[in-house]
Amino acid sequence: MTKEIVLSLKNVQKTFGGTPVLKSINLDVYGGQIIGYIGPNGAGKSTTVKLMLGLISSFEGEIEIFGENIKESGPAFKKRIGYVPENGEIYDNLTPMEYLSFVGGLYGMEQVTIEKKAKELMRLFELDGVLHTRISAFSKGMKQKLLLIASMIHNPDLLFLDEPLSGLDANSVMIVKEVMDQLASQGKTIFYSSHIMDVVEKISNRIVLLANGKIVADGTFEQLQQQNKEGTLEEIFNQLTGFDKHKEIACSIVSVVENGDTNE
Ligand SMILES: Nc1ncnc2c1ncn2[C@@H]1O[C@H](COP(=O)(O)OP(=O)(O)OP(=O)(O)O)[C@@H](O)[C@H]1O
Repeated sequence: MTKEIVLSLKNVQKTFGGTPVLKSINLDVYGGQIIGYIGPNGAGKSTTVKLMLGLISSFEGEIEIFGENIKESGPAFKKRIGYVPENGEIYDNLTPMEYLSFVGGLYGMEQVTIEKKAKELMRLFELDGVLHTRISAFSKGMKQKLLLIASMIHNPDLLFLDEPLSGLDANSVMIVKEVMDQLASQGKTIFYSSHIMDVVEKISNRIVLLANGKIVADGTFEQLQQQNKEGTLEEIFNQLTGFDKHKEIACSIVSVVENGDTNE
């Protein structure tokens, strides 16, 4: 049985103000995969995700989601997608129940189903006491949990998660990692962008490394280890992005902090 291609990027290019950010991205993602999408700051990870979500509409190349070219298809494919943005904007004046009703409504869910799932998911994330409290009173981790619930409430087939564990405590991290694992084993596809290398290493069954606007590595963690010097994903990341100066840079920073110059 051939696996379904859920997501396909062909020669995708994006420039901002004449500066190329993505320089020809080619990627086929299959159902049930957890893609760990990694790369240095500014490499273009969030831009890739925003293109796939249709949040940035002008780009070169083709993107197909569930077999449909997103430049030609209507918004229907978005009902099968969930998204946790890196800097999630939540309507702070709403309560979680109001917010989840709004989000669920956008996905075409019945109000009674939204309320049932919202109550249960809030309880499971230990937020049952604040279902009707204004989100403006929430801590960072509480907001992040709510963003996660909002991304999953409509049972999406494809999840885009941009730093989804940001601000979560260790227990909640364990739960979310396990949720990702179980969703993927049920055939859902997860596109997971993060800088936390040890989590990416453990959770992803395929790792894609973006550097200078190109994919410079694509494979399982074991394959990446074989292609590079053995090591942790953090070490492979350093090798592939040509970075070996962390000590010198740290020394310079400390020197500027203490003396006002780098003593170079
Ligand atoms: N709307 C925009 N207008 C102009 N430049 C942009 C815009 N969005 C992103 N960029 C630029 O595109 C590049 C890639 O940004 P992007 O946010 O995709 O990187 P990233 O890999 O997600 O980085 P990080 O790891 O820091 O989150 C950066 O140089 C950024 O300044």
